[in-house]
Amino acid sequence: MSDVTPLRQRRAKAGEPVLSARGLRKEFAGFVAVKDVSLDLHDGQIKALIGPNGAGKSTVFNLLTKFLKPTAGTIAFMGQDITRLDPARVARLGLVRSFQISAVFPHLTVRENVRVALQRPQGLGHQFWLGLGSLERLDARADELLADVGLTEHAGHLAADLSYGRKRVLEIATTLALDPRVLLLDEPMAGMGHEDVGHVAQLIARVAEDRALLMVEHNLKVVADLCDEIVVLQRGEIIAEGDYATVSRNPQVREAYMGTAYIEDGHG
Ligand SMILES: Nc1ncnc2c1ncn2[C@@H]1O[C@H](COP(=O)(O)OP(=O)(O)OP(=O)(O)O)[C@@H](O)[C@H]1O
Repeated sequence: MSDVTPLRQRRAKAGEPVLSARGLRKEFAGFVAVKDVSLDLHDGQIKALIGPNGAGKSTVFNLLTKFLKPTAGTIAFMGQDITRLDPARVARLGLVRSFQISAVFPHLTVRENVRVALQRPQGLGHQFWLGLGSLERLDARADELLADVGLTEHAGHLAADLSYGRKRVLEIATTLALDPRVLLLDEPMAGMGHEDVGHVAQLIARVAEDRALLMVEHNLKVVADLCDEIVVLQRGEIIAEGDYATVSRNPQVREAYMGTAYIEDGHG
């Protein structure tokens, strides 16, 4: 499907990376979970981190989002060394993660959830809206975001009443409220039905038009359709990187996936 109806035009890399990791290493009580991982993410790029269970994807993700401190290595965001900054600080700078477990408030309406996100201290919109001091403006921005993600008709519904897929979409809307320059998504398609996967994939493609996006994702079809570049981890190390067709032909990648998942040649 990726060759017939591409979800998006692949973006060429240009200029300095917005996010750049060098020589990341993470040890847990002597166990090396991540070893010498370096990666760059450019504006407009969608990059996936894949690999079999236990490969170190979550650990790398948590290092990049500052939820874990690296044992060694550096991370730079827009040229600034952020290795020692905490997650709230990097979120304020524009490096924002979404969570694997949906982080919406079930007893608030869909619009209220987005409004809460717009009022979060790390929200870049915060000072802007406070300055205007207008509730209507806040509602207008919330409605704009809901329209962007296709949730307008659900604005007044309780988040608890949304389908699982729509909850994930709402979660992405609350993340977008922070106006991220780089968005990191942890398994955005986890637990979703086929229809929702298509909808969320389109949303991600749209969201990535004016920002960089990195995702950990197990759904290889989504990865093939959406991502410009794929980084394959095994036992904490990068074993391959490139576009889907390139990595899926790599013998080491095929072997790593043997018996744990499948990987197709990108044309299937
Ligand atoms: N806090 C921790 N303490 C000890 N070991 C850990 C810790 N977190 C992760 N590990 C180990 O590090 C390795 C990499 O784990 P990680 O969760 O990053 O892999 P993953 O690729 O995300 O796996 P999955 O696809 O199953 O989520 C595993 O062997 C795991 O047991």
